[in-house]
Amino acid sequence: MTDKLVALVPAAGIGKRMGAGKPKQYLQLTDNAILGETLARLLAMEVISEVVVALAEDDPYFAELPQAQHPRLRTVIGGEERADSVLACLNAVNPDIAPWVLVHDAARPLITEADVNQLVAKAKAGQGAILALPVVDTVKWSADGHSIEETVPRQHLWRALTPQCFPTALLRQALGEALSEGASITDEASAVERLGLAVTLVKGRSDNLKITEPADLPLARWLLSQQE
Ligand SMILES: Nc1ccn([C@@H]2O[C@H](COP(=O)(O)OP(=O)(O)OP(=O)(O)O)[C@@H](O)[C@H]2O)c(=O)n1
Ligand SMILES: C[C@](O)(CO)[C@H](O)COP(=O)(O)O
Repeated sequence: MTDKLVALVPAAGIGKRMGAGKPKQYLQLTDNAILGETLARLLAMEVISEVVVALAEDDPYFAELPQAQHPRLRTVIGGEERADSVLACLNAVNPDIAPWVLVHDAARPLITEADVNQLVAKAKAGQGAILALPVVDTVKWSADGHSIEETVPRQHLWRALTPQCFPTALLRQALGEALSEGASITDEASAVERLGLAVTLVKGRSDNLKITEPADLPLARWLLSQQE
């Protein structure tokens, strides 16, 4: 029997940078909200057996999504930061039944099955992997956000995307330790890196956008129309 791969979706953020009247994951993308589109894609993937979604405690919107009652979907209450929400999802997964998890932002609805399959294969060949993209722009360092201190060589720089795929028990240990030590953790790999383990970079697609600011929403709709 193939091991179960569970997708964990942190969706408990408030979308401050989007500045909409509701958390950005509930903004309309197509005929579905951003989170609904992300969940529909993950649930349709062969490799994913179950999806665990972290929601804000008083979330009034989730129940309205077409995927809300899906039999292979469970919800948990998220936390203060993204990493707390991911840990809440992890605590709902039995590592003996699902030895590997895939963490994916609710705000990245353009994820493709081909990218997920490539990521999972590379992750399982080692200790975990993430989708990422090499930095293509010239990079500047500024202390005050106004003037440039220096130009940073970009040769070794990558932008981390999601999904990120790790052994369930390892990721729970890594995130638990990092959070209890007060580390700032903005993705799963950074928690695993702290343990001195090698995480594999898998080149992803540039349209795997994290919808963050208002201009990202029409861009995501257009990218979606190009994928279909
Ligand atoms: N306490 C939090 C914070 C974020 N997230 C989720 O983590 C993902 C990536 O975070 P981001 O895109 O930064 O979303 P927000 O935190 O909502 O945005 P902002 O930083 O602008 O408030 C999102 O799917 C978001 O819902 C979460 O589950 N729990
Ligand atoms: C995990 C992530 O999507 C990788 O790019 C990102 O770090 C999460 O975004 P946040 O703004 O730091 O929550």
